[in-house]
Amino acid sequence: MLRISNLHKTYLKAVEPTLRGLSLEFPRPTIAGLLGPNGAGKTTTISILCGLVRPDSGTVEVLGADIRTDLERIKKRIGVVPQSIALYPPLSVRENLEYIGALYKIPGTILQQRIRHFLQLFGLDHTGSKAIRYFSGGMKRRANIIASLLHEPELLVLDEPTAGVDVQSRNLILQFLEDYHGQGHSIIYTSHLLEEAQQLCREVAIMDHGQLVVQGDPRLLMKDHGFSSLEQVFLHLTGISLRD
Ligand SMILES: Nc1ncnc2c1ncn2[C@@H]1O[C@H](COP(=O)(O)OP(=O)(O)OP(=O)(O)O)[C@@H](O)[C@H]1O
Repeated sequence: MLRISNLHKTYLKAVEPTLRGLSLEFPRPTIAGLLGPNGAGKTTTISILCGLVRPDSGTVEVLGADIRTDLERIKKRIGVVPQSIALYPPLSVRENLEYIGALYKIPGTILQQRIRHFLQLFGLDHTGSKAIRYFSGGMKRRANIIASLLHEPELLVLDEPTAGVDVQSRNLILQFLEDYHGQGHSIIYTSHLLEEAQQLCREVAIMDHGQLVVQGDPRLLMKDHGFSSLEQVFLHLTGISLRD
């Protein structure tokens, strides 16, 4: 599903490299968590596999295809939910989704069906013509997720999808991710909420300073390291020093 090998990235004018030979692999369809302290390189990694950032060297295979040669094909098969809200604030959620659906060239009737389905699934069917700028944080996050789903991606990549949302929205989002995976899709997500990742993820990769620290089934990692929570494993392996 995802294979990253010896990935390097130093941003223009940056003092230090962001990725320093990152290698990790999620071979099968899964719900995977990409975890790490601030600045570990999670967003950069996700941005590379979506084609938003170019690596300096290394290889990345997404759904069996190489990002260097097959990026356009990969983009059609993945959905990306960025950390920031990627919707037009003055437009309603429906207008935003119609615009995005048109970009993907989804035929009108199918697009309308999907918009109806997802608005209902994410509890936004009552929002009518209200502009996104008047949405609550949780509503914006849910709308942001729908925007990545209209073309029915095989792999959904989410950057901190539950950051800053209330318990109800988080519960709905996590239940959706479970169900989406249950329908045979893969999910890669980043989060600082380790209890959440422990419950949701079948596999996690913990990274720090642009490299892989450890990866595996969270339950096995806890067992192997003799801890009762993924957070304890994380602190044990990445240390307690601040990253700023
Ligand atoms: N466009 C950029 N130009 C220069 N440096 C960047 C750029 N994007 C990220 N960086 C730097 O790369 C490092 C890793 O950033 P990245 O956002 O990938 O980490 P992260 O693990 O997602 O962090 P966080 O948990 O804080 O979101 C940071 O030091 C950041 O300042």
